Amino acid sequence: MSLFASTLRRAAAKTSTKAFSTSTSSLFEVLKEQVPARQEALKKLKAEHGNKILGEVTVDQCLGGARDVKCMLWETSLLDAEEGIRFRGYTIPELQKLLPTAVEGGEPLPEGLIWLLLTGEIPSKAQADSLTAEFHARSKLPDHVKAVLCDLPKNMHPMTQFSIAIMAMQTDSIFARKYQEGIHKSTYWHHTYDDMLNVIARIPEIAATIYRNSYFDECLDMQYDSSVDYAANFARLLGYNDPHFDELMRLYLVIHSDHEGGNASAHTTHLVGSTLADPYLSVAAGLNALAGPLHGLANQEVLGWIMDLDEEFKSKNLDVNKETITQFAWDTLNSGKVIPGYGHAVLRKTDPRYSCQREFALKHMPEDRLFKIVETIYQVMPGVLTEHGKTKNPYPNVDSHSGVLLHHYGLTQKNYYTVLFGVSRAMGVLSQLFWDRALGLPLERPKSVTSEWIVNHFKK
Ligand SMILES: CC(=O)SCCNC(=O)CCNC(=O)[C@H](O)C(C)(C)COP(=O)(O)OP(=O)(O)OC[C@H]1O[C@@H](n2cnc3c(N)ncnc32)[C@H](O)[C@@H]1OP(=O)(O)O
Ligand SMILES: O=C([O-])CC(=O)C(=O)O
Repeated sequence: MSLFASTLRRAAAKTSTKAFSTSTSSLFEVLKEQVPARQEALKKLKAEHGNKILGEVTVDQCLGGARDVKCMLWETSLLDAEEGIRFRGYTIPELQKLLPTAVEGGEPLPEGLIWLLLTGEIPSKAQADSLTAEFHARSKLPDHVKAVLCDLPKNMHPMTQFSIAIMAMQTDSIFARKYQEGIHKSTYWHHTYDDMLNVIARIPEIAATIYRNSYFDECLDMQYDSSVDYAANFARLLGYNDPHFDELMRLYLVIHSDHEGGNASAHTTHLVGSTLADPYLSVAAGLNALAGPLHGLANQEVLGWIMDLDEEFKSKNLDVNKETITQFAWDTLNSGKVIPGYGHAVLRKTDPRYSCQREFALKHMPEDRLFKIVETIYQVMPGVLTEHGKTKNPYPNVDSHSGVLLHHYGLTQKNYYTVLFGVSRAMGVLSQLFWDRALGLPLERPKSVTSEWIVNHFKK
């Protein structure tokens, strides 16, 4: 757990008679209790440390995408270059042990993860179930959103459709309506809370409508099942009814949710939200960032790369093995392209999200042909990229593995994969957006300079 998180916990414990939720408290009750304590803790942090230095910024960082510049508050998760992500202080293996599950010994429920991201506390199974019920109760899509989706060209990229649908749903933003009515800023978080839960509740049906409409020409007849958890219902909406796929969906939605604040989708959501644009506008902006090939879209690119590799050597009657993969990797690099699914802006070791997907594959589909190719790629690619000598991290990231798992269960439409990533990412970025408004974080506006300014600055 980060020092700041533990400071906040201690502050919460001091300022509240019942600082931690009992196993039956509702999410809103828990947060209502936490907000004043966390506001106080942030005030104290500013008073005690406000004018101290967190780091310096070099010209390289200014020109190089602000790597490692510490200039954003993000409470829900923290990334370590070697160890990978911790959600509110917990690693993925810890969450697999601690969070409530749908089946004995199974994968964690995304509802439990959302509770943790928002409150910093591991929920009871009853609390996770209460959140499942809350999402089902809030899930009804406005009719016009369905109509918009059904009218979009089927060949429009699924991420473009996703963003359009969320923008269309912005008509329902309670935050935007209340703001227009002239509410007091101390109440922003109440309306952000409602918008956040409504968006998370409704995006499975949006995402599934995009899938069914784009690939099966079915738009209106969705099989919503409120008797099961969030991920299993999402699987039903997509058209899947396999307990192992449900488990994959639970794991997938948990691990893709949050990756501290600096990644492009999180940062964009946070930036747009800082203008007091409502959660719908903010998360749609974040999804547009996720749709870039250097970010979330890399999962689509990875499966494409594997398929191209397979095709190339099949057509030459050659096996896909260490040698042929190495040759294909060099062809990719020599044609000025990146190896999708490898490298990372922060990580310097294998992404733990890759490792837990690998564990899932070893448990459920060890003989899958594409999984075996991914395993062989993992054996050779770090060596190839090290020899290439450019990337600071020659190891795989989360996107390197997700496609083959989905493909195994029949979800083979790779252009759709980033939508699944987006359903999960919305959980993380909206949880932080809730705290942005609850803590009263200001408009984000870093300083930019011209190259001329930099030259002149060093002449002085
Ligand atoms: C959910 C996620 O967003 S995870 C990331 C998903 N994206 C990918 O998998 C795409 C492939 N990977 C990459 O393009 C990069 O590693 C990124 C975008 C993820 C990180 O970028 P950076 O922080 O700039 O990486 P880094 O500092 O290591 O880059 C140095 C050089 O190595 C190159 N490099 C980095 N990764 C790779 C790679 N996988 N293949 C080939 N070259 C690479 C960069 O393009 C850069 O080249 P340049 O000097 O010619 O511009
Ligand atoms: O952290 C990053 O820059 C990219 C990433 O892995 C994510 O957003 O999940």
